[in-house]
Amino acid sequence: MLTLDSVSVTRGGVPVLDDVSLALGRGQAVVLRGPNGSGKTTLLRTVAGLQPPAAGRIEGAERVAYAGHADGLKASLSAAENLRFWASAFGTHDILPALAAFDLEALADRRAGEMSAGQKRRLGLARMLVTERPVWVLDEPTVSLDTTSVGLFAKAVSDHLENGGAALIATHIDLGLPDSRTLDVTPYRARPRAAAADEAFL
Ligand SMILES: Nc1ncnc2c1ncn2[C@@H]1O[C@H](COP(=O)(O)OP(=O)(O)OP(=O)(O)O)[C@@H](O)[C@H]1O
Repeated sequence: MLTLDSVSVTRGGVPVLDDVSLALGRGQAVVLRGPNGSGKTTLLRTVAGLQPPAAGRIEGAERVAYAGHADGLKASLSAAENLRFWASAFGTHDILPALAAFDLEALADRRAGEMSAGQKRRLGLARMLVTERPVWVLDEPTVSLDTTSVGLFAKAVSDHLENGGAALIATHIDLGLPDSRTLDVTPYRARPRAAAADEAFL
C-alpha cells in the first residue's frame, strides 16, 4: 500500500535522512522511533507529499491521510462541521463513525476553537476516518490525549488495520498494536554534505 525505495529527505535544505526503504502492506503498521530531531517528522511530511524526497521513490502517496502536529481544524466551525468539511474535501459522506470512534458525539456542536487541547486532538484524529484513505500517516498522534483517549486512538488504529488499512506512526508510546514493526531512523541519519551545521549531525 505504501513503498519507500531508498528515500532521502531534507529539511530547510539540510540533509536529514538517507536511503530509507520501507514496505507497508494491508493490515500492517510501522512505528517510527528515534531521538528528538532525528528526522521522523521530516520523513512523514515527505510521505504525505508536503515536500518532495531529495532522492528515491515513494509509491502509494495518493492513498495517504496525514495528521501532523497541528490538528488542521477550523476554529469557528463545530466538530461536526469540521468533519463534514473534510468529508467533502475527500469526497466522502459519513461522519458518524468518526464521531463515535473518538467519543465526540456530545461535542458535535461545539466549536473547535472552544475545545480543550485533548478534545481538539481527538477531532483532528477523527479526520483520518472521514477521509476513508487506507494509509494513515500520523505524527505524535497521542500528544494531549489522556489514557482513555489513547485507548480510543489505539482501537481506531487496530480497527483500521483489521479492515485492511495500514499505518505509519511516529510515537514514543507503546500503542499495543497487534501487527506492528518498529523502524528506528537513527541509522539513516544523513551525513552533512556541505558545511551546514545542524544538531541532527552532531
Ligand atoms: N522548519 C524547519 N526548518 C529547518 N530545519 C528544521 C525545521 N524543522 C525541523 N528542522 C530540523 O530538521 C531536523 C529533523 O527534524 P524533525 O522534526 O524531522 O525530527 P523529529 O525526529 O520529528 O523530532 P522530534 O522527535 O523532536 O519531533 C532537525 O535537525 C531539526 O532541527
